[in-house]
Amino acid sequence: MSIVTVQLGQCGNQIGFEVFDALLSDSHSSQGLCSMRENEAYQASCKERFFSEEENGVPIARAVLVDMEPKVINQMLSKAAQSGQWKYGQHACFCQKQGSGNNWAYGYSVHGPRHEESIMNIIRKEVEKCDSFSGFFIIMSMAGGTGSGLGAFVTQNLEDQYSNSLKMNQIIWPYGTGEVIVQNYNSILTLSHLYRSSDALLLHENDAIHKICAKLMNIKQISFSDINQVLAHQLGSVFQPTYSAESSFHYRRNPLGDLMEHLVPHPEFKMLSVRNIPHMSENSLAYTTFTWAGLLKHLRQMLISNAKMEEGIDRHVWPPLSGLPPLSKMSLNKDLHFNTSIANLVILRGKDVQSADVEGFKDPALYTSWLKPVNAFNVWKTQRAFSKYEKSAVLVSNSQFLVKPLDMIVGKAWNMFASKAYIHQYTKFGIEEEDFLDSFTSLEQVVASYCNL
Ligand SMILES: Nc1nc2c(ncn2[C@@H]2O[C@H](COP(=O)(O)OP(=O)(O)OP(=O)(O)O)[C@@H](O)[C@H]2O)c(=O)[nH]1
Repeated sequence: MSIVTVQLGQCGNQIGFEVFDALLSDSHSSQGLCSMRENEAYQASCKERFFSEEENGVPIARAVLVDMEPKVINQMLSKAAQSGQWKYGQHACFCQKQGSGNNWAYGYSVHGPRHEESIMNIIRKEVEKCDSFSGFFIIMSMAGGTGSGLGAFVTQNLEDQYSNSLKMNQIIWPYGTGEVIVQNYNSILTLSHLYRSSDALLLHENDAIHKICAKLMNIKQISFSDINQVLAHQLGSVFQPTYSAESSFHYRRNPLGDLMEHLVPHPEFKMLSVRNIPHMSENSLAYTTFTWAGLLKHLRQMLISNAKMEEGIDRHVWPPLSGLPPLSKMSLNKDLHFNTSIANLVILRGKDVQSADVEGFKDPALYTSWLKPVNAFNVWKTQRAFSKYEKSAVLVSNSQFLVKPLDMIVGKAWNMFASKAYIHQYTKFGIEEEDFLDSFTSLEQVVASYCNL
């Protein structure tokens, strides 16, 4: 089944490009460590998911590019064409001359309704090209104006027009230091709207990926391109084909459906994170060997201590004793030491994958009391190696990982709102104080629900 990716705004378009590039490079990599037949099946499955029919032998991304300024889209079109490996469709873009000036209300209430028909038409044509359609993957930031405001508007339209298809939003959480004064307003409006219209929100924090680039990849001057490559690697390791069951050699057919079934058991909980291991520069990789036991031990500790990378994990965080609530459950003011999960999916790729033991993830203490590990934990194993790693593991998790940052963003936005700062910039485009209040209420509810796990 196929996924249609919708790339919105500068951030969404730049990340989208890296994702398609990573998917295609991996599927053509000579380091897959598997038989030719298996590799061909893997390539065919990746193509069915993310690329439509070829034009002169070049695969075309199943993507729609939307921005209110032409610059980034033009850059991405030519980068893809220059790769010689894949390209974007000729009629897959929609752009205008003027962005949203970091104003969510402008993206949502002005650009959205004004360009609704044209954008939805391009998306419909892309969906019609799929023989069998799995759903939408929507990439955007939550701090700007176009990706966040127009992205929320488009997602709502997709929910209205394709209510039976799945929608997963990939959202970029802004740097904590604050690049834009109103980023907290834009963020709460985005998250509260998407919580209503999307099936799952896959969240990546720019600060966390930045640290991975600095500490694990040893990059000195970190650019968005470096950050996006790390992100694309993480997403690729989730979305590339995986076997449908242990020991079977058939790839899963419904990528979004399977992810959602395992990871979103209740509509009140739809925030997902991705952690993967190993991550390192090519130079270090040449001198390192990995064992499944070592990788999985680290990944589990990253999960329970809520670390985004394997360096600097807090090794003193332990699961609570069965029957006793962890301290963190009692109050947000106490340090959130232990990260309780609703659902975890571990995806393992590479050599000797059948021997990997995932028992450590089946401990009931890792999960909320109302779900048994047998329902809350899943593992997908695939012999074919991913990217340049002989063995790699990725954990997609629905857990308390974002409770603190979310609570902080809601608090900061509330403080600004209480003094009515910058509100006029929103009300002048039709977003009323009432809309802000609704957003605060719904996100406070999300924070409370995750806190009570
Ligand atoms: N990871 C990552 N973050 C980005 C990138 N580009 C922008 N951002 C982040 O996205 C947020 C700003 O959103 P943009 O996507 O630039 O804005 P936009 O959606 O185009 O909206 P307008 O500029 O208001 O039209 C900030 O938090 C940036 O840190 C990127 O390529 N990668």
